[in-house]
Amino acid sequence: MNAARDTSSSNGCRLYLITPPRIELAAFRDQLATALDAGDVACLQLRLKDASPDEIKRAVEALMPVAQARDVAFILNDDAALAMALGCDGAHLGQTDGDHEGARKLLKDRILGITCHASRHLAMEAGELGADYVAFGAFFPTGTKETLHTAGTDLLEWWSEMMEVPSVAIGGITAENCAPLVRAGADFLAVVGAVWNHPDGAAAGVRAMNAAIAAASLPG
Ligand SMILES: Cc1ncc(COP(=O)(O)OP(=O)(O)O)c(N)n1
Ligand SMILES: Cc1nc(C(=O)O)sc1CCOP(=O)(O)O
Ligand SMILES: [Mg+2]
Repeated sequence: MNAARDTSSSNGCRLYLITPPRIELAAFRDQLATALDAGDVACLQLRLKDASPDEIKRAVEALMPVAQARDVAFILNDDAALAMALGCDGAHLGQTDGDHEGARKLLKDRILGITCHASRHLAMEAGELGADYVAFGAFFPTGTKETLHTAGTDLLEWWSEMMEVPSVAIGGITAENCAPLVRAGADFLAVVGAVWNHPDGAAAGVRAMNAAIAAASLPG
């Protein structure tokens, strides 16, 4: 996931950006370009809830070039087969998003991320089947989605001490609350609202998240 970028000021922790659940494609394309030009983003996940496969296809065709031109990996939510068919860099699957082992085989060397909620067991399973990252959450209350699980920093600490597979922290993360997650060893911070709902615009959201990650990575 855009591993060539210099992360020396951020402990290696990087921003993982997720789209809002609903977008107006033409306007969002420009907003996305501005946001990605504002600072380091490792990957972009297209997460359009309630969209048809045809609407997702049109969104991928419009948005994937914007991400890839900036060396940002383009991940499709929920559907590994569609991610393959559309040439995405990978897919993110939840616990009810189909057969994870089948998805691993289908995606070959493309990225597979798996939601593990707050479960060590699910994370070990995901790691064993070859996931490229495991996602833990929700760390904080979020208005973006109804969440049933609450994760704590102990999980990130345990995972980063035990495992090589990168971890993604998600759920209500903002520039103001992210420091403990960075210090606990999260490899990526996944956000929707912190960027797209930032009062000064999405570019300011990306800048604020990167500044907070860098500050939390300072020794001491
Ligand atoms: C990086 C990342 N982590 C977790 C999720 C949540 O996936 P899932 O549980 O399948 O829920 P939906 O996003 O599909 O509503 C995610 N999308 N990305
Ligand atoms: C998509 C998603 N998954 C979650 C989980 O806990 O698995 S929380 C979440 C919403 C993330 O949006 P925001 O950054 O606005 O809170
Ligand atoms: Mg899902």
